Amino acid sequence: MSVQIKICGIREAHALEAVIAEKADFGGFIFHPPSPRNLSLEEATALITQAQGRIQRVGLIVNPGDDFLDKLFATAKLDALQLQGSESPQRIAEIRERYGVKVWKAIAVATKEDVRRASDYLGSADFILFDAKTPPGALPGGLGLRFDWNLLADVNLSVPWGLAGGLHAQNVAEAISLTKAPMVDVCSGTEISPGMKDVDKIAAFCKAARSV
Ligand SMILES: O=C(O)c1ccccc1N[C@@H]1O[C@H](COP(=O)(O)O)[C@@H](O)[C@H]1O
Repeated sequence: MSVQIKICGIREAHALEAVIAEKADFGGFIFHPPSPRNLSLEEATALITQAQGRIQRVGLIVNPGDDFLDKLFATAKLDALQLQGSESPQRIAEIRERYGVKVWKAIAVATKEDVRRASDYLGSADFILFDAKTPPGALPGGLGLRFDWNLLADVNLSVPWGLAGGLHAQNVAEAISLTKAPMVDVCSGTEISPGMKDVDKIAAFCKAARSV
């Protein structure tokens, strides 16, 4: 089976069309005000409706409270939530149960110990995404930073998983070959500047990921 692809940080209708045209598996929509890719509920609802039945829609959020999630799920239909903060396994189980949505847990990786932390989420998360750990005080993702892919050499999880962090068209094939990641996730590697997607970069990324 070929690698699955998620293009994250979609903000514009034409970028979403490009992602769908390239047959990416997942489109990511970010709800995190400090991010240059942050969407209002109104903007997100328009994109999420445009995407319905055409691509799986993943909402990315950091340590969300129920107030925000109640509003989000009242207006937008998401296929999965990607949690990118310090959410505990208990909190993940609670969100899954309360909103009836698949929950992905992003694990920030710099060391082998970080990779091992993924096992804490088996039984609560539906999907594990290994992403690069970012510096204290910085955004918890979307900075184009990568980690040592060799750390994933013996990953063997009972849930699906993916690789993110600093991927782009020029390195994604090597990343897949080395890690055997079944899914790859990219944000800044498909942009010309933070938050501005580029259709050629989206196409090049998908082509390179499928070349392995
Ligand atoms: O992209 C963001 O702005 C972002 C903000 C807060 C948390 C996560 C974010 N992005 C996630 O990080 C990965 C990797 O990004 P990149 O490819 O290194 O730029 C991205 O795919 C999102 O899942």
